[in-house]
Amino acid sequence: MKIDRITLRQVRVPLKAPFETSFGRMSRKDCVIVSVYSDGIAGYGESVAFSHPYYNEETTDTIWYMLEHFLVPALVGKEVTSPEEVAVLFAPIRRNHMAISAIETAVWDLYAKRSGLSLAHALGGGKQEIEVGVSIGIEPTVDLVVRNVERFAEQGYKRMKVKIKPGFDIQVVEAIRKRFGDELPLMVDANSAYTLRDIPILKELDHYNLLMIEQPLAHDDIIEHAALQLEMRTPVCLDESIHTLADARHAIDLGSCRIMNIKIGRVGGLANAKQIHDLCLQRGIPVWCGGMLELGIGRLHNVALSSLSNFSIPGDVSASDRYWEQDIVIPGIQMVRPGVLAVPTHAGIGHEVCEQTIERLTVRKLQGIT
Ligand SMILES: O=C(O)CCC(=O)C1=CC=C[C@@H](O)[C@@H]1C(=O)O
Ligand SMILES: [Mg+2]
Repeated sequence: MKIDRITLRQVRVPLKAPFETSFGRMSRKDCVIVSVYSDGIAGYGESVAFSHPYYNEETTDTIWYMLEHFLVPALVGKEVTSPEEVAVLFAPIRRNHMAISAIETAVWDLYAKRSGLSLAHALGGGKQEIEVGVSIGIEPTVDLVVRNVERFAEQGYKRMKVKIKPGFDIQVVEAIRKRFGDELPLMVDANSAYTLRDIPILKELDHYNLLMIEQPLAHDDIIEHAALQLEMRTPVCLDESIHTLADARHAIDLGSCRIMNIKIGRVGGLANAKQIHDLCLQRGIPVWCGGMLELGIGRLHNVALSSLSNFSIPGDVSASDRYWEQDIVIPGIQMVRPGVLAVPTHAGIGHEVCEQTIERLTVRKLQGIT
């Protein structure tokens, strides 16, 4: 298929409620919607970076810059036979994974639509439904976190993840265990807020039957995580530290984690995400799909990826109403049963993209680049 033209639109959407992690508080999401056209059919991608560089080094502005000056010019007018070629085309570019992913995922959607395949099938995913979890931010009090856990448990989410930071950790898990018992599937995410000096506190978490602790140490570390995993019973899961297939292999070889979080944007697109999934499957490391507060397009890419077999732990792939009053896909993503999302069977991402809503939310635009 020939890529005839590409449109970029930056949208700005308020969150229903602010979301706080150890690195800061967010109350809106800015992202770039990439539309890639071939013979009048559109494929859609969505950038997942935030407007600040506190999760990783990319921002909505760096993504726009990379797309406008490097990625769109390299792809537009090209003949593409399979979406895997896009990752190869952009392989010489250092990092900027979230920018690459925004356009690579659009080509996957386009390819799947043109082939009459659901995106899940195009990726080789076999599940018809996926179980989903939810990520719960830091609040001014422990009691407010407990109330949020209660609200999401009532909605049926299959796994609760709570954000922790030094001084807001043990008391949070203790209060949740006290209120809901030991059976509630519970994990914590520290977003790199601890160091090896905190080993005594981190080892205390071993008493709370947690599914895992996500990214306790530095965002760029796999060595100290291996040392920590030797000291802790709770499985360590890596998020920020894994950018490439080689990172994943090194982390597994070193014993830095027993579980891996795969975020499509962080690893530069669906082809890389699938390769990391396959490696983890081979090496006996279960994976789950991380979230970046995506709108519907990014969320549907996550659903499709989660249909691969080794996504055996419910991911942060919540329904649209977790963050948004109104989503940019129709219908919005809703549970078919408590804690379960259906993997779409229609071609591509499988839901219609609401152009009108996107236009209303657009704050910057480059239309029809040829
Ligand atoms: O999309 C979601 O619901 C997951 C949100 C979430 O937990 C995260 C998003 C982005 C950065 C972090 O705060 C965190 C994560 O690290 O997984
Ligand atoms: Mg995380």
